[in-house]
Formats: sequence, C-alpha cells, structure tokens
Amino acid sequence: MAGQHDHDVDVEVLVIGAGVVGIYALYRALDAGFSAQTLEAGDGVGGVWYWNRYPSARFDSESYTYAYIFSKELFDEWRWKEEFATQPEIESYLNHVVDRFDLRQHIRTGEKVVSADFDETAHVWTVRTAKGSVVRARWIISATGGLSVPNYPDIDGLADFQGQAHHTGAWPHTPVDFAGKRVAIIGNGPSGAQLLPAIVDTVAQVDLYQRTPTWTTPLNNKPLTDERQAWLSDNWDDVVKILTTSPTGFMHEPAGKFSTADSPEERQAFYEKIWKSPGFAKLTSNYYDMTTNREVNLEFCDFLAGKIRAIVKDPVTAERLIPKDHLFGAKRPPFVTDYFESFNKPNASLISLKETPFVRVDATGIETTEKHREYDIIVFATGFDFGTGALTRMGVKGREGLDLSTDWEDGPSDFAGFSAHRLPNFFFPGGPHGAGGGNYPRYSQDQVDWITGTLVHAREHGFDLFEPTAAQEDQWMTMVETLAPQSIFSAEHSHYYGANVEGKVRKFLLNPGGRGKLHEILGEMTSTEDYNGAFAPATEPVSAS
Ligand SMILES: Cc1cc2nc3c(=O)[nH]c(=O)nc-3n(C[C@H](O)[C@H](O)[C@H](O)COP(=O)(O)OP(=O)(O)OC[C@H]3O[C@@H](n4cnc5c(N)ncnc54)[C@H](O)[C@@H]3O)c2cc1C
Repeated sequence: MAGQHDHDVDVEVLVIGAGVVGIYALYRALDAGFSAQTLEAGDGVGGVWYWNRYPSARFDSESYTYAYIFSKELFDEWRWKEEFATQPEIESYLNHVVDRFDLRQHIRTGEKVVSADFDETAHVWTVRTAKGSVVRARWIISATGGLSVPNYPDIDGLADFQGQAHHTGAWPHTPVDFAGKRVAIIGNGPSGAQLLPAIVDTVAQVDLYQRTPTWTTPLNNKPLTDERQAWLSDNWDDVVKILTTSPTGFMHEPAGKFSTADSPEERQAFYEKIWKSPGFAKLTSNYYDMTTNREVNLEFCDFLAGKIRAIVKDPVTAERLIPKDHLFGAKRPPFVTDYFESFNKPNASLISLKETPFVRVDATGIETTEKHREYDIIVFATGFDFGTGALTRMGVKGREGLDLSTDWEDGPSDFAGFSAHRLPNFFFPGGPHGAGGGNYPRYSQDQVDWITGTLVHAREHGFDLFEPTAAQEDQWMTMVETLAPQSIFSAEHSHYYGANVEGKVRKFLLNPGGRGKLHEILGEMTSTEDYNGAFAPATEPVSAS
C-alpha cells in the first residue's frame, strides 16, 4: 500500500535488480516501513550469482566479508563451506536471505525494465517492463549491477559458429557438458582464469585466447574451519566494525610498513608471504607504497614473473603469461587456484592475440593469423560493460530531457556514485563512481543505508523530491577527476576505465576517494534539513489510485 502522500503511486520504493545490492535495498526499504517492490530481469534472484554459473565461479572476497552483516542471527545460522565460496553456495545463500526475511512476495522476476520516465509535476516515476508491466513509484533504487551486461569481442563471423557459444556472465542453467570437447576460452580475466583449471582435466583440448597477460596470483582458498567460524561469531562486533570502516571493506591485516622498512632480502621474504596470502590481501596487505611507488611495484612484478617462470614448464608460454606493460594492480588482478599450472597439461595451450590476432569465427571454429582451429564450444570470458552498462540500457529519462543513454556517452556524471542532477528520486547504488575497488557489498551497503536514511528523512520532513544540485554534483565530479589520476588503475588496460569495451569512452568509473571522501561529501550535504537544496517540499497528490 502506498504511503500517506503517495496515493498516486503503486509503490513508494521500486527497486530494480535482485542482486546482493537490490535484495538489501528491498529489505531496508520494507524495514523502514515503505511499500516496496522489486523488478528483476532474470528468472531468479542473486544477480551476478544467478547469471555467472560457469564451472568454478566463486568469490575472491572472503565469503563472510561479502555476505550481509546487518543480522548476527543470519550470520550464525549460515555456514559457509570455504573461505571463498562457489557460485551454487552463494546463490543458495542469497535465496535463503530472500526467504528468511520474507522478501520473495515483493520480488517480480522475469521483468526487465525497458523505460523509466519522470513526471516533473507529480514527482513520480513510471516504469515499464519488456512484458508490458507498468509500475508508478515515488522513488527508484536501481541496483542493476556494475557487471551485469556481458561484453562480447568484436570478431567477424561470430554469429556463424555452429557449435555451442556461451558468455560466462550469461551461463545456461543446464550444465554444459565439456567431456571430450574441443574448447576455446576467449579472455584471461577472473572468469576465464577460473574456468580453465575447472575444465582442463575434462576436455579433449582447451585453448585460452589472451589479449593482454594479467597479474594472476593464487587465491589460497581453504575450508572455513569451526575455529574460524566460532572466532568470527565471538568477535562479531569487531568484525562488523572493521568491515564497515576499513578503506577496502576487507578484514586483511595491513602490512603496517613501507617497503623502505625492509632490506632487499626481507622484501623477498615479505613477497613470499604475500604470494601465500588469501585473495585481495595481495593488494590490501602489501607494502603501503606498493600502489604509489613504481620501483617497488616493479620489484614485486619481478617476483611474480619469477613465480610464473617456475610454475610454467614451457618457457615460451611462461613469457607470454607475464605482463610487460602494466604494474601489479593496474588491472583488477584475478585470484585463482591452479591457473598457471593448467598450462602444463598436454591438452591446454595459450594463444597470444598480440602475436596472432583473430581473423574470423566461422561455422567450425576460430581463425587467427596463424591458423584455423576447430572447436565444439567457444566461451566468451570477455567481461562486462562496467559501471554504466545496465543504467544506460534501461530507457531512463529524467528532468529537462536528461536521457541516460546519451547523456553518459562521454562518461557518467553523478553525485556520490548513486544519484545525479536532473535525475530526481532515482538512486543507483553500485553504479559508476560507487565502488572504491574493494569488497563490493561493503561499499554498496554504505550507499543503501544512506539512501534509506534519506527516504526516511524525506518522509519525516514532508519532502517528495530529492535531486542533488548542479553544485553538489560538480563538487563530487571534481573530486573524482582530481583523484582518479592518482589511482593505480590503468586507463589503457583496466575495465574500471571502460578499456575492455570497444569504442567506450575511457573515463574512470570507480570512486577514487574511497569511503573517506564519500562520507565527507555526504556529511556536507546532510548538514541542513533540506540537504543544502537537494530536497524540495512535497507536492499535493495528483490523483488517487
Ligand atoms: C563472476 C563474478 C565474480 C565476482 N566476485 C566478486 C567478489 O568476490 N567480490 C566482490 O566484491 N565483487 C565481486 N564481483 C563484482 C559483483 O558485481 C558484485 O560483487 C555484486 O554482485 C554486484 O551486486 P549488484 O546487486 O549491484 O549487481 P548484480 O549482482 O549484477 O545484480 C544486478 C541485477 O539487476 C538486474 N538488472 C539489470 N538490468 C535490469 C533491468 N533493466 N531490469 C530489471 N533488472 C535488471 C540483473 O539481471 C541483475 O540480476 C564479481 C562479479 C562477477 C561477474
């Protein structure tokens, strides 16, 4: 039922997307007493963990740091099997949360939003789906995902292939039978690097097509022990505090030192320790100056190159696997078990597209400048249209003719990574400039909590229009543009700059100021009752529904 001032809407809060962020946004909206509903394009909930069901898809954030932390009861009743859980377990968890908090009745799956139009008089959004459903809502929370629109390579003849072709991010629900098949994996990012070891012992032949080598390091996964689970439960308040305040949203211990504190021998010993550390700790527990001092980073790259040469038996393949053109961390590094080891199997090979580019795909396989190879299955592990992909494909039209599909062609302009001037009452947690490059749900939890608090504030003060002012957006975007060049990410190589998508403008798509800047700028906005001009008083209801 709509709220007191919302007789002209179907729901007060419409959430779009039922991934980890949308599920939380729905929970918080209902918990705060709003009428709320979710529209989700997929036929099930889970977002990334619904779509990416390729073999061995798994977290590289520790399971319990990625999972929700709003309920200790939820934590205590769910037992992750491994430090880094696999997709089926994560999908089950998200379904469990939906049922545990009675959210399913509010979620409509199979409903892809194709347009969203803002009525400037009534201050109401009208949303339409591909199936023809129409929902009128006061507030939209578009949790449509940063990595939810698969990106395909631009190769002649892709449609001609007569075998099976699958993108890792749109994987079929019926398991793909790899036994005895000839397989091409295109892409060596996190998904391609996870898939290769998972199938290499099953297939007849697998060729991994690599555009640019990446600094892949071991995930160092292990079972989640009873002791660890008990420790987390006993120290829950501290765990929550670290996850909600640490710059990256992880629990890894910082190195506590700069590289200059150690001798060359001590540094090598330290790098050994880092090599054996779990997941993202290779970045978050590394020397403080690893991402700011080129010389230190190059020394670590040398160490990693030595590891690759020691693991991969064929020296030519080893050299091809060693990045020569970017520093560690300049691209989001994959953390994977047995990736390099896979190339020692007689049925696995690496094809360097730098040396032998694609010519075309045809009915039976792939032709490069070297030769034609036949395949039964081609896997596109070619990533996503990061940050803006889903938002610009949803037919969003704001105030004064703002049309996201064209207005963001030169890069997104927003406030706080989840709202924008001329886009009233529309929030997009997890969108561009939202995440800081760390543990994703921890950033988006900050955002969703702030958004929910803002909706409660609006209700309490009789506001029905929230729109960051042009000045507020400028302040945020100036912060983004000023700090972006200081980030380690490479405009030439990183999908955080859109570099993986053909023709996409290269603009930095993360929040380079991290949690610190986010809270500082939000704090400034909320220092007055009307959020320094972002709120307007409520209009009279236009019509009764
Ligand atoms: C394979 C993989 C592994 C990852 N592992 C990690 C990890 O370990 N740690 C980490 O921090 N991050 C990881 N990520 C990043 C990941 O994007 C986030 O962790 C998180 O899943 C994002 O959640 P979300 O709810 O914002 O978006 P999503 O999970 O992408 O959900 C968005 C949902 O919106 C729906 N949607 C989109 N457009 C529309 C529309 N027009 N109408 C209706 N519905 C729509 C989509 O169908 C989707 O279900 C991973 C990403 C991938 C692809």
